[in-house]
Amino acid sequence: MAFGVTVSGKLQTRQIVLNDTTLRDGEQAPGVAFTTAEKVSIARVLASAGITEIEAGTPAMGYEEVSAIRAIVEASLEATIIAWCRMKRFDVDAAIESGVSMVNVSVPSSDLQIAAKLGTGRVAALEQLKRIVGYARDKGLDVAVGGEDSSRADVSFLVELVAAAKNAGARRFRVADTLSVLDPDSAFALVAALRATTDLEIEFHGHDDLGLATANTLAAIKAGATHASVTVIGLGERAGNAPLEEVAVALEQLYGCDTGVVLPELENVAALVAAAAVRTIPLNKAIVGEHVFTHESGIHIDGLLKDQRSYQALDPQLLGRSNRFVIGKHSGIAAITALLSELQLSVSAEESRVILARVRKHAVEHKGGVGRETVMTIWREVRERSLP
Ligand SMILES: CC(=O)SCCNC(=O)CCNC(=O)[C@H](O)C(C)(C)COP(=O)(O)OP(=O)(O)OC[C@H]1O[C@@H](n2cnc3c(N)ncnc32)[C@H](O)[C@@H]1OP(=O)(O)O
Ligand SMILES: O=C(O)CCC(=O)C(=O)O
Repeated sequence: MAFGVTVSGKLQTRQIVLNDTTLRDGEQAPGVAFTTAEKVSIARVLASAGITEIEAGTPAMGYEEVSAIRAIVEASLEATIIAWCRMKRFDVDAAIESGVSMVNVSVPSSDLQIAAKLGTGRVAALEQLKRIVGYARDKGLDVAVGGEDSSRADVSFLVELVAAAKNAGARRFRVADTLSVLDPDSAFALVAALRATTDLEIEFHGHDDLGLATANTLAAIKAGATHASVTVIGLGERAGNAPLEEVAVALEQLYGCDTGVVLPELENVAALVAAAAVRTIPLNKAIVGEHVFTHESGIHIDGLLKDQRSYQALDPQLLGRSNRFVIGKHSGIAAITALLSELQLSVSAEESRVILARVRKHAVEHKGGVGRETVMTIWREVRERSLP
């Protein structure tokens, strides 16, 4: 497909920057509240994992948050630390107090949000944005403009916002799909439309209410976004954000695109964030779930034993992980035979069929995999019974 080839080719040569907002949007997930020590530890592991931009919090929240962001800045990590601000001098002043070098100044961009939240209209929002971006630039800060609710905004107004952001000295415009109203086609179209009008950096910020955050983020990148907002395990408002681990691995796996992320670190990063957020990582969570390289089905294990490529597209070694086989209700003879051979236990064809039947019964009765010890016990009992 010519289109796919062209796009993939372009992506391979493009540097995509992931802006990790676990410490800002991630922490906005209901009930999540990091301590300063947790925030600093998370920032450290993110930087060690090759993340070069960290949106660390909202300084307007007050002294504790400013101190936490300052502690991250003082850790002198190899990453740009960014603070989230409203279009208010108060927020920018608090960001300066936190010591960051870059702020994301957020502007509600849909008519609905401008009217409901600010009680004004487009002209007033534009003027307020210019004033605050100018103020932040005068204070020596790098500025990204966050277009909140961009996906429900009038595109011609977004174009005006982008131009105003640039004229006021911003380096980036963030296209936020705040309420998950985009699909990959519309995400592509929106970013492509803005890309055609500006040379500013464009960041895509996707939410996952429809489970499309990663797909939308990839589409936005294909359309020319240079940056993507991500959070570890997709932590964030409501259903969360595009997960760091999914976006980083998909960019490398599908497009050969280097984000600088150290992929084998992702599991540790996910574990640290999950613990601090008091969230459980689902076993089947893409990339970092405990079971994503674990196989039980007989046909799959038979295929993997014959040629790994038959049931493996994503190499677990890329993530510092390995395949694991479990014995269970869906096992076949090949899996049983391979395990017994590994345990140096001989078995006849008839015995292996009897063992498999016992394994299945055990799995159903106990609702789970069948451990090695149990398989050995079953083997012993079957053997004893088949002795003359
Ligand atoms: C889609 C997103 O993720 S947006 C980011 C959401 N993040 C957060 O809310 C972070 C946590 N928030 C907080 O701690 C508090 O809401 C604070 C400190 C930011 C503000 O607290 P308060 O002063 O008590 O205001 P409150 O939360 O009640 O209302 C928000 C105010 O911000 C204003 N506001 C919202 N967005 C913007 C914006 N982009 N620019 C300017 N003002 C804004 C609202 O109009 C409202 O102003 P009002 O009080 O004059 O009506
Ligand atoms: O305005 C922004 O920077 C984006 C804020 C956000 O988190 C969102 O819109 O989902």
